[in-house]
Amino acid sequence: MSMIAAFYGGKSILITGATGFLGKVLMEKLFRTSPDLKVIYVLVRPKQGQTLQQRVFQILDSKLFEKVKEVCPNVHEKIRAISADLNQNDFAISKEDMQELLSHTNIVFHCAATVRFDDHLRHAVQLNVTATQQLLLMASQMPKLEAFIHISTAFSNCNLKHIDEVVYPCPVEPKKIIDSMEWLDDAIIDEITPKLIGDRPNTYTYTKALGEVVVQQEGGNLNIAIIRPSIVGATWQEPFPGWVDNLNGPSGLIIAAGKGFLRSIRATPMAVADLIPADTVVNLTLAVGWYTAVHRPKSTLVYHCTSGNLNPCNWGKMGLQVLATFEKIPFERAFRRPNADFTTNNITTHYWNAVSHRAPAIIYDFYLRLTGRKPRMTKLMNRLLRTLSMVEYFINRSWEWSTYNTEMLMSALSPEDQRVFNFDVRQLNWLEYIENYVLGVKKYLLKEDMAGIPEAKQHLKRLRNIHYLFNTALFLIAWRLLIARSQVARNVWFFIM
Ligand SMILES: CCCCCCCCCCCCCCCCCCCCCC(=O)SCCNC(=O)CCNC(=O)[C@H](O)C(C)(C)COP(=O)(O)OP(=O)(O)OC[C@H]1O[C@@H](n2cnc3c(N)ncnc32)[C@H](O)[C@@H]1OP(=O)(O)O
Ligand SMILES: NC(=O)C1=CN([C@@H]2O[C@H](COP(=O)(O)OP(=O)(O)OC[C@H]3O[C@@H](n4cnc5c(N)ncnc54)[C@H](OP(=O)(O)O)[C@@H]3O)[C@@H](O)[C@H]2O)C=CC1
Repeated sequence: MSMIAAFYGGKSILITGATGFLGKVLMEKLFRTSPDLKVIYVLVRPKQGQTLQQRVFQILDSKLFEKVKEVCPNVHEKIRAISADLNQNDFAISKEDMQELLSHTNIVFHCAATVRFDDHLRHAVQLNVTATQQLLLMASQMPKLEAFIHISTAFSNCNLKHIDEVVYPCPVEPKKIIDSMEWLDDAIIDEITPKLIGDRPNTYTYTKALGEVVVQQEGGNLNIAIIRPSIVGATWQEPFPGWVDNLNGPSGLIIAAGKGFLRSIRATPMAVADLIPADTVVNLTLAVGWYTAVHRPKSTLVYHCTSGNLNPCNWGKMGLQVLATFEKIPFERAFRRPNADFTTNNITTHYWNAVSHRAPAIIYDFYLRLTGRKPRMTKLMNRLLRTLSMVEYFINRSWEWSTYNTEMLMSALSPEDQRVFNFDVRQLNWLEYIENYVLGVKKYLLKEDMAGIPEAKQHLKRLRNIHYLFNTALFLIAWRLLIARSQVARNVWFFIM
């Protein structure tokens, strides 16, 4: 019997960010392994055109939850959606709901965040720092609380090369930042943002670091732990391989490469691609929840959920495997044949951006205009180039994350728990994982049918022929121009003929 699964039985669990990528996988695993849990409270912000219940039931009725329905048929009754906006005071939670949360919650998993790299500092602080502070305040009023688990990111201290499982101080205290956001106007915030974030690449990593400091400073007597996942990718094994439902991290770029838009990335092939599957993160999170509640460590422990130091894979290997998978399982209606490559210097990056990204987009938009349609490719390409510029920082460097706490926890688990809540990335076969990832992107993100593969292959053949035809025409035109100007070229031509 799994001790961790038994621990969550009968518990009332509060999850923020449950409608997000990681939150869904967390809920799924909780329901599947501890179907006797009492209730999961999810803080959900209302969305136009959908009631809270519709939002949550849509998640429960998705493919991800198919296995849950078998072991927990009354799953709809065990979830309680609470209307909440983490950007508002007291999260805009009604008095009755707040009372219920405060008096019943046993465990808190705080997953909600803005993960946009370029978010305005005011908004990023509000969600990643102030909301964390407010949630801690709420947690301190929960008499039955056993553990508070905060999800951060392994990149919160990406300005360092070697990162230990400790909370690093920030030059400006989070409280001062929170206060200043209340009275500074947007223009001044824009001006001071680069100075505040310093040698971090964006507001996301900076505010996640501030969030950790807040957790450490304001956790009081709570049992708290911080989990730092690296780049969260599709699921490895559970509930099935390859599940993914948003474009963050590598997923959007895999689509762009598979559809033939992305031809070149400025990346260091030997740099470590520190990907971590979503189900691995969730298994560690649940194990940490159990450990923190039962063993009550004296201080706030930080757990790195990374792959680089235990089972490293680099961007070069990952890229090749992504391309190899496109050969077997191509995406439908590709714009060009998938043929992306890594470049390492600025000049070649600019060259390929002009030749392989911008020029085909301009030509295609010209064709769309000629045929009376609305041009869209240049806009899409600009968005892709912007995304590439945002991720470049992360794919041209390697970091070392120590994993003492994570390894300590692994050895503290029973063999059964090590199996059911497996977070040992040493067992991960990267080639298999990446193939399943690409397949998952095709099935769950693009919603493409496997039956369409032969047609997709045909389409790629047609694109290859068009490519050959285009190159031949280009060669002949260039040659013709050359013949007109050069006697040597003319002689060679007559000799061949
Ligand atoms: C050999 C060659 C091989 C080739 C194979 C190559 C494959 C493998 C290559 C591997 C490299 C991996 C690198 C990963 C590094 C990650 C590092 C993470 C480190 C930290 C990890 C964390 O701790 S934390 C999570 C990470 N956090 C994000 O990862 C958010 C990022 N992101 C944004 O910060 C915003 O996204 C940003 C970008 C500002 C744009 O912002 P933006 O305003 O321009 O665009 P939006 O995102 O708002 O999207 C507007 C509309 O475009 C749609 N769309 C967006 N992308 C689309 C797409 N690719 N294809 C179709 N559609 C797309 C979208 O669905 C919207 O559609 P609609 O308007 O209809 O809703
Ligand atoms: N994905 C990754 O690669 C990594 C993620 N992480 C961390 O993991 C956690 C989860 O990330 P992930 O699941 O990928 O992120 P998602 O963007 O998929 O999910 C974010 C969640 O936060 C919720 N949220 C955002 N704003 C508000 C708000 N104002 N009020 C209430 N809820 C809000 C979203 O709700 P809604 O559905 O309404 O938008 C959503 O449920 C984050 O803390 C992130 O920093 C760490 C490392 C890597």
